[in-house]
Amino acid sequence: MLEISNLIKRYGRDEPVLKGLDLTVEGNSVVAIVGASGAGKSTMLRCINRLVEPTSGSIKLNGTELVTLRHAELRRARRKIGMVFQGFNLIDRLTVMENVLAGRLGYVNLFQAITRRYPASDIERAFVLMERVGIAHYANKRADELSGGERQRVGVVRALMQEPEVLLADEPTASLDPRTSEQIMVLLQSLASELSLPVLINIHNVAQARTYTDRIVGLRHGTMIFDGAPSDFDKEALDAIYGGIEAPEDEPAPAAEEVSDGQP
Ligand SMILES: Nc1ncnc2c1ncn2[C@@H]1O[C@H](COP(=O)(O)OP(=O)(O)OP(=O)(O)O)[C@@H](O)[C@H]1O
Repeated sequence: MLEISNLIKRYGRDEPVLKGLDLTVEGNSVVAIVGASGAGKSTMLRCINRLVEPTSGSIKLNGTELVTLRHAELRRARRKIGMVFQGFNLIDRLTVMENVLAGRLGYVNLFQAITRRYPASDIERAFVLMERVGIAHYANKRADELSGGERQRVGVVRALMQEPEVLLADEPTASLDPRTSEQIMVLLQSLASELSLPVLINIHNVAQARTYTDRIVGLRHGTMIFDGAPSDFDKEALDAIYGGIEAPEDEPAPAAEEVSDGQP
């Protein structure tokens, strides 16, 4: 379980970007974080894995306070936080398998990491997960030979290799075509349920948030102004979050059952 309480983030002397957020997310819940550009979505995700230092507040992952951790303790806690990125963040010249195994870097020693000698159990787990998301046959291909959707599946598997207790996805579908992004959303939804993993997804596409998540959290200027079921995310909520700021992408998404996650 992820418990965020009174999270405040201020960059320098500017007005806070996050103004006292409270959010609790249980295992296997998929939560969309929506909001206009600059609302604080990325800052919130980055505070959770401490890529950004929270100014104050508390973030607990399964009871462990993350905000005060330092050095080795912080490194250990970060293993438990998987991250999926808009631009995939793969190493192009490495194979799919090598990219996937990079998810174990926090667990192996320096010698193993440098020589890329991962334990057999890691390689086995990599194959199981790659099979699950439909990329096992690409194991020895270079990452830059894959399509965007395939690359994002590599990104998802790499994050899962960490054996995370929470998965954070920062605009995971923004670089993908509509059909492929829907497949990635279905995949994240299925994995959350199969692995009992809470998943937080920053997303601009409101239609996809409505269709493929269990809960929508809406931010405006660093304040949570909506927290509810996708079915309750109506025009009023949309106006409150985006009104006067920008028009969100709101193409209708197909019914969830029409899109598979790419698995046979
Ligand atoms: N490193 C930084 N230093 C100073 N200000 C920052 C920094 N990172 C973000 N900000 C500011 O914090 C605010 C929130 O940014 P953030 O990236 O969290 O928003 P966002 O909702 O994720 O936006 P987008 O949808 O465009 O990614 C913005 O006003 C941004 O300019």
